[in-house]
Amino acid sequence: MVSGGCIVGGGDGDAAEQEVIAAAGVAEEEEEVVGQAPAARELVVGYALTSKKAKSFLQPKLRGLARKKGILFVAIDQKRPLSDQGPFDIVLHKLTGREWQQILEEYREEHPEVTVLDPPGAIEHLLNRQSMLQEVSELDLSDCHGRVGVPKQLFVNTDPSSIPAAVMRAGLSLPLVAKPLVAKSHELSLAYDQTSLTKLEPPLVLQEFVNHGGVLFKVYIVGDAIRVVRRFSLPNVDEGDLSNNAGVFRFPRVSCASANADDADLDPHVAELPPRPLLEILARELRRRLGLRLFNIDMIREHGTRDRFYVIDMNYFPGYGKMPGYEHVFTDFLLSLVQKEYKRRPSYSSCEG
Ligand SMILES: Nc1ncnc2c1ncn2[C@@H]1O[C@H](COP(=O)(O)OP(=O)(O)OP(=O)(O)O)[C@@H](O)[C@H]1O
Ligand SMILES: O=P(O)(O)O[C@H]1[C@H](O)[C@@H](O)[C@H](OP(=O)(O)O)[C@@H](OP(=O)(O)O)[C@H]1O
Ligand SMILES: [Mg+2]
Ligand SMILES: [Mg+2]
Repeated sequence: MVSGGCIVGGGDGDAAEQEVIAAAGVAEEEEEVVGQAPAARELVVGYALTSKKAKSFLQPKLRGLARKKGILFVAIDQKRPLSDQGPFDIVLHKLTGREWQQILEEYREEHPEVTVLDPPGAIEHLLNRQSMLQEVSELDLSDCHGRVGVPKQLFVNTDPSSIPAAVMRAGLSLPLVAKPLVAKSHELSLAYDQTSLTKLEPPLVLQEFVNHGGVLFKVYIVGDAIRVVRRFSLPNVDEGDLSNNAGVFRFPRVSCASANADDADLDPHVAELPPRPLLEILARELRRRLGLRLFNIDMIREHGTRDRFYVIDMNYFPGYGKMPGYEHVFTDFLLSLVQKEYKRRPSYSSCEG
């Protein structure tokens, strides 16, 4: 953990970064010997990300600004014990699998001084589309400058031939969006009629399609910071579409393919962002209830209403590289974590007096 003073600039590239960490270790030992105030050193952030994610997240503009602010990103080698690496102040990760979860849990126990973003147990909630929106549905945000809910949905893990009856019993209306239970799978489809429901492949979550004028709000959360962007989304479905269409329409990775709609010439009723106070309360409550600091919320406004919103998806450690100004938001967030930690330390309090 950063032990005092300001935070200064660091190395360039992964190999160089590892060297800087070693140098920082030596400097610390020397400080203890002479008993002086600890010298400034870098904030070391270990990251365990897929190469695709590392590329989209660790863009040169983030690395560059981080370096200026004294933050060093160091790749974690998954083949070596975590405790032999670093030492880290913060660990950022987005890898799945039981084995990795276990490694992180053990590391958290052994190294309570390291901030792991985020705890694997908390992330688990968002990895499954059945549990993902549970907290949102339990929130009562009826008097917060708008209403936020979850579309009616049903978890299905039965023989596909029994899906139409299950849908009827649950009172869901067509069309339905069929989403694989596992959130990392993005093979979504839209089912227009009863018969096509039998062609779906459980386990999945069926969600009522909510008309929203073809615009979606991506609400990015980074600790206490919130940023919202507009994205193009699926167009409204009307009665005519329902009677003229049958079957299952697949739309894999639709949200990735859809362009940013912030500069588009949109109907202002559709484009108006959700009210800030509503987003503040929603983000605060979800952060607290889920125990997460890095996630996003996909929100839509029911077409024809001003204040009726639905959360349709949440993602852990989403594509922050697409969030405008993410390099500033993220570096400020990382620094704020160590500042909070530093203030909690007893040695700090005694110096204060
Ligand atoms: N209930 C719904 N009503 C209307 N449109 C929906 C609904 N659910 C999903 N969509 C549309 O389908 C898209 C993909 O759905 P969703 O966000 O659940 O999938 P995803 O693959 O998890 O996306 P991401 O890439 O954000 O993780 C949404 O961005 C939206 O355009
Ligand atoms: O920022 P939004 O539009 O929400 O989309 C993200 C998805 O939700 C994430 O699941 C993607 O991350 P992974 O590829 O690590 O799952 C993430 O991939 P990226 O970080 O490589 O861009 C994005 O596709
Ligand atoms: Mg989504
Ligand atoms: Mg998602």
